[in-house]
Amino acid sequence: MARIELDLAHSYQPNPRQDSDYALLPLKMTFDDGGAYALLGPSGCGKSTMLNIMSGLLVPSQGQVLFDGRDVTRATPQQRNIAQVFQFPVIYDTMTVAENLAFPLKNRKLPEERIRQRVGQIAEMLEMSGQLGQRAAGLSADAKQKISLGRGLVREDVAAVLFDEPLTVIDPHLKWQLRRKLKQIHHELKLTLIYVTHDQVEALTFADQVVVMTRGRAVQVGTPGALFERPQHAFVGHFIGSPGMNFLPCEARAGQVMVAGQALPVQRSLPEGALQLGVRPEYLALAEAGQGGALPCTVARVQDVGTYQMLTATIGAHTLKARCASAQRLPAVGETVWLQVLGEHTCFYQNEELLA
Ligand SMILES: Nc1ncnc2c1ncn2[C@@H]1O[C@H](COP(=O)(O)OP(=O)(O)OP(=O)(O)O)[C@@H](O)[C@H]1O
Repeated sequence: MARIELDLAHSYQPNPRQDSDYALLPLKMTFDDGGAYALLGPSGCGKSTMLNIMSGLLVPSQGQVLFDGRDVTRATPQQRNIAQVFQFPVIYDTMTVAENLAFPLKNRKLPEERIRQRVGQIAEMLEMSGQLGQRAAGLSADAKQKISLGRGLVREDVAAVLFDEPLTVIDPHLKWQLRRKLKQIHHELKLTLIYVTHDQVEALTFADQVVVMTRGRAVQVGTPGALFERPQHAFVGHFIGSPGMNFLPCEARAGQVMVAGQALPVQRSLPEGALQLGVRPEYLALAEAGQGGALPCTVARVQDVGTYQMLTATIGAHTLKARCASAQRLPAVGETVWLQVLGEHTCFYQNEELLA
């Protein structure tokens, strides 16, 4: 396994002039040996570009890739000793499940006994022990993709295993199981795993560290908890959470913030000027009328989601969402509700970046 360091940028265009010409803007990033990482972001943000640069399928237009301090920028995936799992199964239909799993080990000329043990271990982890003798051709798409995952995980000597949206073809119920399984496998095998996805649930359940990307930039690298509690960039607030963070434009001035025409006292020292206040629906509590740090809003909608209620309220042109307990009595649509926008979980942003 290896510690992977990136110090690079990539443009698919020969003469990039502006930020939008780059698939990856200049970035520095380290993936620690044995870590479980996810690259998370919407379509086109640069995830596959970053993964392909790590695997050696793509040479960055600027900068370097280091594996354990060694420059591998121009080395092939084989030279880097990388295993990669793609969206669709890459297996040999004519071989059995066991032969497919053994293939990467046979190539490395491992002793037969060690191959048998390792194939058995991986098959057991993926709950495929009963299918080892079956020919891959007759299996379902799910089972074939499980073999692909197994082939990615079977070697112990790889620098890293890279997954590019590997659960896309998997049935939703099995997807949930496999995500948990991969996390467990990571703990058992201690391989460096890097997992690309646009699905936050997938990223947050699998990874210890999530790299959130937008428009060619990695805007935050953090634990699932950190991304939820302290989004370093407004995009992370929007993108993580369901629904994402509420944002209100505000103006900071002499110990107060002006929000939707109301002056609210703040304890924190904030730079004067235009800011954004961010508060997650989970932390937007109902308040008493006139309570400090609360705003009078109008109830627009109340949805009972079973385990909780989602309250949607407006203030001026702004909409706020609050996640409330299912037993909580909420005002009716059209009534006024006071919402506590200021509190310990409230974040302030300037030019999209979290203020310290
Ligand atoms: N081979 C290529 N030639 C030119 N532009 C490309 C190429 N591959 C990707 N791009 C562009 O680079 C940007 C980043 O693409 P990339 O595939 O890395 O994003 P992504 O986050 O993986 O998206 P997706 O989930 O849709 O694959 C996009 O604007 C994309 O159109």
